[in-house]
Amino acid sequence: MRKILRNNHGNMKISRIAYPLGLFVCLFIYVAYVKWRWAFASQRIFSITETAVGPRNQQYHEKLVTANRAVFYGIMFDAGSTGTRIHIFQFTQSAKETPTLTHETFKALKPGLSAYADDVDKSTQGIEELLNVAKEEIPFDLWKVTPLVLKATAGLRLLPGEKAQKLLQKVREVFQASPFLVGDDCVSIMNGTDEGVSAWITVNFLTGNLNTPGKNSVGMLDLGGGSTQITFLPKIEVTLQTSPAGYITSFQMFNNTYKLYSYSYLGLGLMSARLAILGGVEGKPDNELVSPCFPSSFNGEWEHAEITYKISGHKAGVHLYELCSQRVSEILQNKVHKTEEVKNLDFYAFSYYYDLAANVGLIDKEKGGSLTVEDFEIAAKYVCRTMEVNPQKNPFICMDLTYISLLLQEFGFPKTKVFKVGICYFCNPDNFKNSTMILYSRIITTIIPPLKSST
Ligand SMILES: O=c1[nH]cnc2c1ncn2[C@@H]1O[C@H](COP(=O)(O)OP(=O)(O)O)[C@@H](O)[C@H]1O
Ligand SMILES: [Ca+2]
Repeated sequence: MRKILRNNHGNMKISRIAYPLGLFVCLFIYVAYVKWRWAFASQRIFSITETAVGPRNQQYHEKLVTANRAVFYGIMFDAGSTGTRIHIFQFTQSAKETPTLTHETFKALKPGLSAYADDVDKSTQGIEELLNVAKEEIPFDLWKVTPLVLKATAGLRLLPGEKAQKLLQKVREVFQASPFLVGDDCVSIMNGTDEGVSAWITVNFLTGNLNTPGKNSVGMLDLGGGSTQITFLPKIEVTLQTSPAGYITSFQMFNNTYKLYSYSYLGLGLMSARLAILGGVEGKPDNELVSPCFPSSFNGEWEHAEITYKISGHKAGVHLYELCSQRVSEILQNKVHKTEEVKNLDFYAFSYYYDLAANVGLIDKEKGGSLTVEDFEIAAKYVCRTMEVNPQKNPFICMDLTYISLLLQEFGFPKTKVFKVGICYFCNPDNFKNSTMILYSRIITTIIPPLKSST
């Protein structure tokens, strides 16, 4: 469990230049709100300056009211395949001005919701625990006007429909019994394209590419636990013409029509890929999963979605990298659509791309950085080849790095291709972290209604 937090005086714990960025993002959110007329910030929410508050935020709220500023909240649950996270957003608004994001509370619980597929009653405890965080953070009198939504991603997409619906229904019941504002569609599975597109909007907004004529957009790569997304704005017609059905999505924003290439590969998130590489089956603990990606003497256990798998290395543990990459290539064979155009566009990579690169020191944990596909490959080769004599704390590191390097090549990226990982280069390198990107992506996710897809 982790809690990223910020003080109680309206300062998000993102760095100084990122803060004004937040204001811009909020302006964007507001325009999006007006444009799509979504119920997130209803009239009621914008006129709550006079309401009384609970003890916890009393002081801050009084300050705001004195300054004639309204404060309102939104609660978003991100039900990812590896964990459930609550984001409590606090916005403030001066009279007739646009609202600004002034505070965020974040808490995450593991495992993800899908781990409770066979015992849905067990899922409620974690949800209630996270809702209690919201009750502590949000003044009592604002509870009933605070919208509450949950968006589930790959974990629930991977479950049989009936099991996923049962879980969603359980969460819906917990939400409906809560004091917050819930609609009929407060709990849903987000489709993979919307997940990719909302992250693309976020990164391009934060990098200043949206609404700046002549500025090129950047592509977005997200590697989650259960699925992975690639999204970019094609500049050449041939990409639009030759992409398979379901890969091109059109949507309108700021009076522009965007035709994006966006695809979410279900089952190719890092944790799902690990299981596939090991030859295991989701939900079924086999006797023992043996892999050439572990050192020959390795024996251990791996917990994935509430199931503990026995894992071990191949007895003839030589040429670990070669054997491991062969196995990973088998898993990736004919799964991923390649485009020529990705070679020529700038890309930002997030989530496990960031985690892995930071773990092996390819980038600075705090600052992020730039690296090439080859950097991942060299790190994979080094780790795999030295693992026999120099065992790693994380036994999956050879497999994960090999997977990332081959996945990127399957997308069509040459080995020399440079990526920006979890950091914003248009501004001070200290300012744009993986978590900042994810934060805004979550906000935008709650605001954008399902995007219309077309090919
Ligand atoms: O709020 C967040 N802050 C930072 N990283 C996050 C946050 N939410 C998810 N992640 C990253 O997402 C990855 C896990 O993906 P997730 O569990 O969301 O799977 P999914 O997207 O395939 O459903 C990890 O790399 C984790 O660090
Ligand atoms: Ca995710």
